[in-house]
Amino acid sequence: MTATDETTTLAEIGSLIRGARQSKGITQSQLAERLSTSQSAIARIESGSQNLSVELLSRINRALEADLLSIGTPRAQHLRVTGGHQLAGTITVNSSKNGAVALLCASLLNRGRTTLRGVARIVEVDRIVAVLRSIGVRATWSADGKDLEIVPPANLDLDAIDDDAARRTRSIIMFLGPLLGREQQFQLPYAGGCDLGTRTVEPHMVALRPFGLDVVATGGRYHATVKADRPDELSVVLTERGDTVTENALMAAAHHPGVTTIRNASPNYMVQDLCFYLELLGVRVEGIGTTTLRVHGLEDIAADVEYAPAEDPVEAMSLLTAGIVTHSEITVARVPIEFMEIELATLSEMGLRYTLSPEYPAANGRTRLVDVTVHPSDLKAPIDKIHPMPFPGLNIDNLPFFAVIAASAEGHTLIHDWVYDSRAIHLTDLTRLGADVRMLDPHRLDITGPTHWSGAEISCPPALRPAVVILLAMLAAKGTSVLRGVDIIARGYEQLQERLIELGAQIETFRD
Ligand SMILES: CC(=O)N[C@H]1[C@@H](OP(=O)(O)OP(=O)(O)OC[C@H]2O[C@@H](n3ccc(=O)[nH]c3=O)[C@H](O)[C@@H]2O)O[C@H](CO)[C@@H](O)[C@@H]1O
Ligand SMILES: C=C(OP(=O)(O)O)C(=O)O
Repeated sequence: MTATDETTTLAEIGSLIRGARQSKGITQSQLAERLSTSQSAIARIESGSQNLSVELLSRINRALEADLLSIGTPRAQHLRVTGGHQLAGTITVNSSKNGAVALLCASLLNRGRTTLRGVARIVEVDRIVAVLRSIGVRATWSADGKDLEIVPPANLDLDAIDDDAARRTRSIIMFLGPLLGREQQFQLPYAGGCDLGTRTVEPHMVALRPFGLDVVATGGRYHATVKADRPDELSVVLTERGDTVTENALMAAAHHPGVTTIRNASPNYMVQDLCFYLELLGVRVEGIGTTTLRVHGLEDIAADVEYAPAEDPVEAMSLLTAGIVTHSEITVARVPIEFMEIELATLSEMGLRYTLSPEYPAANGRTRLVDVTVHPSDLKAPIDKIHPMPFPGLNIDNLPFFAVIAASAEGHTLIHDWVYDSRAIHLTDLTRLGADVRMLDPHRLDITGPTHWSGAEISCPPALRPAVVILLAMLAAKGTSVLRGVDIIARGYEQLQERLIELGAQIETFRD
């Protein structure tokens, strides 16, 4: 290693330590105290001007309860599940991954301070936070680790972008909308994400063209240029009613000093979260919750605001499924009911018995919540196929949960995932646990139940929702199952295993 390489590495380690310390909400002096050293030594470590021994690094890891650096190959996490038991009690839905990532990207629009309250501590959020920090944004977690304060700098350092974190998430595509109001030329790494088959970014390019954006995708990067002159009144017609594409158009419109009409917009939950936040910034949005949005943008946005992202309907569906397939009575608290109505109506047709509490508002004051109690029920297959639709329709991310529910129900269910080319295939892993799942083609599954679930050892599918579906089936399966390589679950769920254990699930975590 050359002296320059070594300095760069120390600086990188220093900035990792600073990030972990700030995310714990502790000062340099407090960390110094935990390590029995001085505040100035911590300042030197964080600025990369002090050599570090492996011993000191592992003490810092322990002091920050972090896993900053591991030596050797990272050790995958596995779960041992002893299933076939009923669950009991109440479990609360967290705020959503998809709302959080949209809001994190939107915070780039605001020169003021954005405080997001009750952000889910999930890997997808960490990745976007890492990208934001790498370009100079100050992102600080509160001492209890729940709230995130974000302050962008006057000038972003886009050349320093954390490529690795950016490439691991698809949400990086949502930097286009806010950045085109700030920069005339910029580059972003290609978007990544779960293994669900090809997902086009073309609708984003079409949606952002009226704002003067031109993108050439080459060499693993989007090269963006923005034309300055554009009419005050803009009209955007989305070619797909996608969630992130609507968010991109909304963020571009928020910074366009005129009125933008967005047609064929998604009215889905994460889009609504974004609209509520934009309103706090002073951007007027007409038509929230509909497919036509009229956005009254602002040339300059500088407001200190606080917003609490709404509860996650997909987590709600995941938790309800845990109760359904284990024949348990559990209460899932804080379910955003507007985004679960079709799912519950479909489940009701299948024979699920459930009760709802009166509605109450979420912390954002806008989203309607209820507590849902599911009662042990003998399910039957629905008469019609189950298929998703853009909202208002059965949520595309909730569809995989119907595979394990259908396998628990009496009769044949046809599940049609027309959206993703290779999400359904991951659900065929349910056969390893005893389910009768036939793949008719890449988009259609014929599932025959009820299943006499039995334990098995399975490698975790490389896709978030199917991974959780397999875990939930293991809770239903008598005997011991092993789910290998479950790190992907943390991309979208905070402490899922631990929270299921609180309901009485028997799950042990281990590493090789
Ligand atoms: C960060 C985030 O918010 N991610 C969500 C968002 O991703 P996102 O908005 O990125 O979803 P995509 O744009 O990739 O759409 C998903 C797939 O649906 C297809 N498509 C979508 C809409 C449409 O009207 N017609 C159509 O064919 C797309 O071509 C693509 O193959 O929406 C997806 C669909 O709800 C969800 O699974 C993701 O969890
Ligand atoms: C497909 C999903 O999300 P993303 O858009 O982050 O890949 C998901 O949440 O299931």
